[in-house]
Amino acid sequence: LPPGPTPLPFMGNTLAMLLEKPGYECFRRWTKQFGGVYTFWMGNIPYVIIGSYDLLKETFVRDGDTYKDKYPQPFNEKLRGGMYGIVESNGHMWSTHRRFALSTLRDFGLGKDLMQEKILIEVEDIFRKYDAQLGKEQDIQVVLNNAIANVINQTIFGYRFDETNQEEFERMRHLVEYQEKQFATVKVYVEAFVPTIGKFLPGKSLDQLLDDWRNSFYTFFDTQIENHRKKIDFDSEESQDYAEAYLKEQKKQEALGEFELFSNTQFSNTCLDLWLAGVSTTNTTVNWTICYVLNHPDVLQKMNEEFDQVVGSDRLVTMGDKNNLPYFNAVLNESQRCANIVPINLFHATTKDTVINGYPVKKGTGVIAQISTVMLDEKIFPEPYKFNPDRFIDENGKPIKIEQLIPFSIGKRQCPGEGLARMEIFLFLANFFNRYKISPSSKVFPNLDKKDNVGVFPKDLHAILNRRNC
Ligand code: HEM
Repeated sequence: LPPGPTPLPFMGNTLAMLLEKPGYECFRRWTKQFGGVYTFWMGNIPYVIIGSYDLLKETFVRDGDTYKDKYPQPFNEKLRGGMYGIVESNGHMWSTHRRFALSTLRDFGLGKDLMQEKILIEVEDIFRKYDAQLGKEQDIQVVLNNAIANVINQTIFGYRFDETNQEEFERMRHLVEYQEKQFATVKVYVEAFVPTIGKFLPGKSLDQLLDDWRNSFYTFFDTQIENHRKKIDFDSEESQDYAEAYLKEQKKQEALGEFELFSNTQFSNTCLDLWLAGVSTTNTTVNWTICYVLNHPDVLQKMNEEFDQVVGSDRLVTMGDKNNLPYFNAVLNESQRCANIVPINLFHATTKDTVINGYPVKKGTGVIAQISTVMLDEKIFPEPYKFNPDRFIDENGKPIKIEQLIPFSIGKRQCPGEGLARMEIFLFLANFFNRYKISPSSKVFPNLDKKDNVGVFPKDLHAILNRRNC
């Protein structure tokens, strides 16, 4: 294996991630010390880390099939009942369901006006809620969170969380937060990767946490799936949502004698993936962007000037405005880069014996695309910790594309929700910033500190909103 930091007995290099929060610092340090490829030990399992963009292209992109498997993690299999879903499955199961998710998202209007229409309904709902509290201190996150959950739930199960079912939304919000907070503690982290030591640390065990959480989440999915099963019209050509499309495909497969590929277990696990991956990441990104902008009043002012010039009123901003808002797009790019919400990225495995940068690596070895190191590479992004949207704009105000900006990862597993996430981030934030004058809360200024947990979730975000254009 390629040389890397010296592992401790039992713990490997796990402690470095915990001591140098938010988690990506040690990888940056090791990339400087060992180069773009080195070995990192999580407990007693070695992972080859690829932390340079050129090597990621050479491996994850040009030789994508070799890097497309996931490394099986016992806690994940326990949660899911095996390697099910999209995020944690491999082989034919994975490729079939990734393709199915992508084509179903396309059928529901991704890349067309239909998805934009759905998101703009949420934007108007956000306006109604914020407008009702103008001039007062309000919780910015919860309203946006509701809207982002609505987009996903509408896509998967065909309905929104409005005033008639707020309790259900609160339950789901709590479950997503539970995952972000309870699973991001040192105890859980050590227990997941070094169970021999982690189980002796004080606090609720990983098993207990997983049980509580999985039961609540899967009960929600199973109920939705059953409701769909009761009312589905198998003869209708168009499906209203992902669940309906799945049930029709399941029936088709069963008629061909195939009962495993579109099983019920696979169904609820795919729902889990789309729900969690779709809500938590987008939400975190949107909230970090607001935090970064509020901490940089000069950026807010430049953004407002651009909105005044290009939009000039409080009409809805649409995807049609995107190309005319280069500075705002630069702010979104820079926010995704600085937020850097996936400090370690997901754990892949090689599908065959291979050679990485001259080192022979056996089939089934853990391998990680270290995207956060790439996005903090000072050769590409000078002064990498400085929030500076201007790095994405040339002297004529035209956008600069920097290919090393890879928050959605790279290769065969690159995020399939990227198109949807980009559309949501643009529409929610463009409309938010264009409509409101935002004054930070008098009590808690939006905090950019990422050192609380293992993970990079933003703190509470309260602010006072007033209209800009009236
Ligand atoms: C800002 C928002 C988002 C970010 C930053 C993000 C980032 C990522 C990253 C880094 C991965 C891991 C890729 C790898 O294994 O190398 C991933 C995978 C995934 N994401 Fe996203 N994501 C976002 C939004 C979404 C949305 C909206 C959805 C669903 C609609 C989604 C669904 C998934 C799924 C299903 C996978 C697993 C793909 C696979 O293993 O083939 N994500 N995402």
